[in-house]
Amino acid sequence: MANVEEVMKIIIKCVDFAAVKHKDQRRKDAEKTPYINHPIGVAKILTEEAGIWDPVVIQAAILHDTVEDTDTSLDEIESIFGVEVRNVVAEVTDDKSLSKMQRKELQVMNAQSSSKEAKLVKLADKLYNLRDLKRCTPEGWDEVRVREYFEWSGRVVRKLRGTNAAMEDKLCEILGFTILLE
Ligand SMILES: Nc1nc2c(ncn2[C@@H]2O[C@H](COP(=O)(O)OP(=O)(O)O)[C@@H](OP(=O)(O)OP(=O)(O)O)[C@H]2O)c(=O)[nH]1
Ligand SMILES: [Mn+2]
Repeated sequence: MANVEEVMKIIIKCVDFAAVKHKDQRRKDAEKTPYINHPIGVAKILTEEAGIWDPVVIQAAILHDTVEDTDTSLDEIESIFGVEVRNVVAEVTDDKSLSKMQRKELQVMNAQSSSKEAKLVKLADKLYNLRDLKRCTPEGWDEVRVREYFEWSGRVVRKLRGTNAAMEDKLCEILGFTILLE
């Protein structure tokens, strides 16, 4: 992707697309924060904290929950944002036809063999969600569910090590240093 104009246009197009797709979705906090705050925040972690400027990664971050949570298809993503973005979004999309336990185990199993681009989005997604969990407990979650989310995230993040030091250091701090040790 060549110039600033082109990059700006495609990023804004991407934010607009995700905002429309997630328009009726809310986070699970008491304030019912618009869901779009999450993908935008994930992209911001990548630019502000992880030093990532690859437009494919930033687009995939903005779009990362559209296929999983809305009527968006991967073909639709490819037709607008190209095959590279499609492939990263596909890698970070859970198969909702599987049980929750299978989905969670697959994330652990697939993390290490993911592409570098997908690993970056996964790290930023976990960092955002863990920070959000520290900020407040989602409606309907009890202590056990929160703890299990931390433990499971630790297992995923362990498999993503060696991808981005800045995000891994911050995840390590949130998860507790021991969880990242072998
Ligand atoms: N911490 C937090 N999470 C919220 C909130 N609202 C929605 N979520 C979403 O909930 C998901 C984590 O909850 P789980 O119990 O593991 O999954 P589930 O609700 O989809 O079954 C995350 O999905 P995800 O982004 O697809 O990531 P992943 O963790 O499933 O990989 C996260 O974005 C909130 O207020 N706080
Ligand atoms: Mn997410």
